[in-house]
Amino acid sequence: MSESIDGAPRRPGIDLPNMRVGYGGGIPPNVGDGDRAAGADGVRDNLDPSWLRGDPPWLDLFEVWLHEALDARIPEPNAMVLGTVDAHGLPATRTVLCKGADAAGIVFFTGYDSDKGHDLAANPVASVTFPWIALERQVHFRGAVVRVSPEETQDYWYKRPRGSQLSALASEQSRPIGSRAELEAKAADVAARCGGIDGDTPVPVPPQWGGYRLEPACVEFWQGRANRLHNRIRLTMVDGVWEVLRLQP
Ligand SMILES: Cc1cc2nc3c(=O)[nH]c(=O)nc-3n(C[C@H](O)[C@H](O)[C@H](O)COP(=O)(O)O)c2cc1C
Ligand SMILES: Cc1ncc(COP(=O)(O)O)c(C=O)c1O
Repeated sequence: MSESIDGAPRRPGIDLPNMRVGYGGGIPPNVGDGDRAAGADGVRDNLDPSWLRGDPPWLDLFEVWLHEALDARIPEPNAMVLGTVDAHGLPATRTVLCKGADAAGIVFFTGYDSDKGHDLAANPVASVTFPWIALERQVHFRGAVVRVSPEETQDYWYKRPRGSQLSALASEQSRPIGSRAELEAKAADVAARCGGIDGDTPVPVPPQWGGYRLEPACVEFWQGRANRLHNRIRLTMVDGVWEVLRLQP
């Protein structure tokens, strides 16, 4: 057997065409809100528009599913895949952490001068997907994206660990650098100028770092069911009113 680049034995190819898991067995028994999940027809895991309540009608169910992702100890339950479109119409995706979710929208923090920052300057719209596959669920949001206020950025910045603050200050996100050693030297230099990695001088908010809020115009809850006959409930803002539709899988 030949060896791969790191010396580990090469393993046989993965049979991607036949790689699949079936859904509809229900979410793990340690997870869930029995009352909510009972639904109109008494089926515990049959997502239904009656699960939507409150204002906006997507918020309560989103929070319930986020809590359940947390309870299920899935890794990074607030991770979401962010899709943006560049000035030439080319889409890009990457993962970011959701740091706020309320009636106003979905908040994340990043470099304003990064690739995604440039995309959002050219096309201030985005999608985010929470891929809670272990729970047989995903939630999508789409809408306009705005920068949060400098005060909101500052509030969040001072909740971050100092090491993460220093790295963000040192990193010109998405720009090339020659080597890992150069990156570490840059980070060490920034740390020294800010009173050291273990210092107690506050690290200033980098001018090119801050939050964005996606203002949902379309929200979709997806729940996996047997034989790919999944449940999809989509909410779309139409003339100031949330329209709710069930979509075919
Ligand atoms: C789980 C996870 C969470 C991440 N969270 C963030 C985040 O909240 N903000 C951020 O700027 N980058 C985050 N990243 C890094 C981004 O995925 C991405 O590499 C970086 O933001 C540069 O993206 P861009 O070049 O498309 O702008 C995260 C990566 C992973 C895997
Ligand atoms: C570069 C970068 N920025 C920001 C974040 C968001 O997380 P936090 O603000 O909790 O560090 C992450 C998380 O992985 C990240 O990799």
